[in-house]
Amino acid sequence: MATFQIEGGHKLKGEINPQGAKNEALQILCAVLLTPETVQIDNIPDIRDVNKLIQILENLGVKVKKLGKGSYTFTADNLDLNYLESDLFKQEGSSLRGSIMIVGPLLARFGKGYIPRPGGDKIGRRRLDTHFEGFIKLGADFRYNKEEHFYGVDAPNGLTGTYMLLDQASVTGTANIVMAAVLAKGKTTIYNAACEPYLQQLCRMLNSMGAKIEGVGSNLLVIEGVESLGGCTHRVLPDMIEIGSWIGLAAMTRSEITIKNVSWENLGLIPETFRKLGITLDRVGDDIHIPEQDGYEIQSYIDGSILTVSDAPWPGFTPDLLSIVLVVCTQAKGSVLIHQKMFESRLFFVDKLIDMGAKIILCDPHRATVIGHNFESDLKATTMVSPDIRAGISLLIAALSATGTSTIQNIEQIDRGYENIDERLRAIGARIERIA
Ligand SMILES: CC(=O)N[C@H]1[C@@H](OP(=O)(O)OP(=O)(O)OC[C@H]2O[C@@H](n3ccc(=O)[nH]c3=O)[C@H](O)[C@@H]2O)O[C@H](CO)[C@@H](O)[C@@H]1O
Ligand SMILES: C=C(OP(=O)(O)O)C(=O)O
Repeated sequence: MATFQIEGGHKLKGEINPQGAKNEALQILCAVLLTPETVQIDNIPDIRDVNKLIQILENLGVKVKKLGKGSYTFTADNLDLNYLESDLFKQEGSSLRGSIMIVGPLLARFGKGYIPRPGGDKIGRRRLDTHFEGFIKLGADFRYNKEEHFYGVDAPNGLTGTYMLLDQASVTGTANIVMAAVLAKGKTTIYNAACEPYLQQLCRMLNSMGAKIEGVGSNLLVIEGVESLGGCTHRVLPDMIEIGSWIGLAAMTRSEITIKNVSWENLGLIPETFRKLGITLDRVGDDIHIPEQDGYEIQSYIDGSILTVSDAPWPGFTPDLLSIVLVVCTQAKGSVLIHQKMFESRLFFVDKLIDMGAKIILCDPHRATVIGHNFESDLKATTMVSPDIRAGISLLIAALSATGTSTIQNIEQIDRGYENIDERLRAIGARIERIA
């Protein structure tokens, strides 16, 4: 278990280039399985989860060539599907969430897709029903081995398009079903589809490979199946969750930071949500400039009642930034209710912040009230364990703003989604060391 040691209380200054989006990259990488032709992907982040998925693709027989930083080609022309039944796959496939999205493409192209229960953050129940209900509607046979937690779908005679109304707008579920439907016979209509920028990007990539998807960006996708797909070149968008994390970091350390090339049109409610916390952020071309601010005051609603920040499927506010919003609020002027509607165990990390002196009431597993210090009292350094990726980065932000030296253990959780975070933080003046 590696550890970060952080000397807090120092202002940071400089420019940050956001990495490519983790959750988009995981979808896009799975889509290379849909064609025997070569696919080039640029701006792939160098993070644990993505590298693990690339390893799984290689073990499946995909030819992977690195062209330069973040740029790869993938050729899935000669796959070894026996790997899907190996012990190695049971171990590798269960180590991240994104691996679930190999099932749709394999089912569509080869008539079978298997997966052990995927990993990812331990942030509450993470069911896969939406994925498999979708495959079943497309004509697949489903089986589940309860002892081994192993899921399987088979469609030896191919898939057939149909109408489906998803039980929830699942991000990876929609991606999986879309990747199956593009090669199904006839028309598939998916209503209550998730439409995060990750999915919009996936659909654009698939259309450039020859798929026929309409409704991209909405919750109603209409897909006309095609016989086969070809190669393409695709560039992954900047990571909106990383961008939000940098905004939170700048505010809480009262630092001037410029986040370069953020793709503003794909940030949805993220800038406005941070503005509601009183944080100034300016659009300069396609950059976000956050000036040094002595403090920030949380806005109330028009009727004077306390602000609630809650998550919702896109275009709502992403659940992956709520932990970061919460930590930022511990030093705001004013109070806020954080309502994490989607996940059941994502707010428990507030105990660590309370240890550091933050004023937080965990009302129930989904809701926490934060009463900001307005920088009248600093958080105190402490030793903590990173429970999940976003709690991890939130604790790191807290440690960078705190007085004294903090230790964060289990930083593999942070490395899952943040590229080279310690080096990039040091480049803007942070005092952070990685201890193996
Ligand atoms: C690899 C990847 O891409 N992971 C992301 C993906 O996970 P993932 O695709 O696993 O998450 P889902 O969208 O399936 O669902 C997330 C949670 O929200 C609940 N839910 C979802 C939709 C809905 O309309 N109502 C509802 O309550 C689900 O029951 C589940 O508990 O999307 C999540 C939700 O944005 C993000 O947190 C994850 O970072
Ligand atoms: C929950 C997350 O990731 P995953 O779905 O990969 O666990 C996240 O990125 O915040």
